[in-house]
Amino acid sequence: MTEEIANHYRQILQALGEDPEREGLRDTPKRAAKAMQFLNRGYLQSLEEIVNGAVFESETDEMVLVKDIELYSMCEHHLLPFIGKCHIAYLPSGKVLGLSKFARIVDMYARRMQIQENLTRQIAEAVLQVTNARGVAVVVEAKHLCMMMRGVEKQNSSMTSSVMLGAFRDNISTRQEFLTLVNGR
Ligand SMILES: Nc1nc2c(ncn2[C@@H]2O[C@H](COP(=O)(O)OP(=O)(O)OP(=O)(O)O)[C@@H](O)[C@H]2O)c(=O)[nH]1
Ligand SMILES: [Zn+2]
Repeated sequence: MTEEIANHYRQILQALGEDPEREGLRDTPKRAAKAMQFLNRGYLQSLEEIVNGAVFESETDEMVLVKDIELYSMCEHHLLPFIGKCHIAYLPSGKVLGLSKFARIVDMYARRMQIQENLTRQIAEAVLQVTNARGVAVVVEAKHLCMMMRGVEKQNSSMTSSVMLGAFRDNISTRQEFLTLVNGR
């Protein structure tokens, strides 16, 4: 697979007018192929595998918030990175999820070709699925290189997307508590 992707990169370099055999580029197709595979390794993971059974019984029913999980993803329109952070909250209902697993869930979906809105929803639905929580809220804030280094070339804009499930959708005060916690830095 790496070799196949590398061959395509070789052709892209050629089409761009480069000489893929010149010293500096000789290993580039293979490096680029490996990098692209790394950036898309989320396709090879499953929720069950990354959660690895780390769901624990607990009587807590208060909001849990995991803030500022950094993420690197790839815009599926331009194959350029978007970079930002994710905040996840949930209202446990008998079960809590191992702390690191929130970051693993973010990475599994971020390391695929994405648009930010779909990434946000996939993270929220995955957390709901593994915890069976009363509600899940996810906010993603990111900057898109496709808007910064090409196209409209806006350096300072960022995008915020959110998905509220269950109690976060139905109950205004729960949603408010979440937003206050996320914004209170
Ligand atoms: N909603 C959303 N749009 C995105 C995301 N990433 C990239 N885009 C947008 O996808 C759109 C693709 O628009 P097109 O007109 O088909 O492509 P383009 O000619 O390269 O567009 P420009 O970026 O405006 O130059 C652009 O508006 C991008 O800003 C994302 O995560 N979410
Ligand atoms: Zn893009």
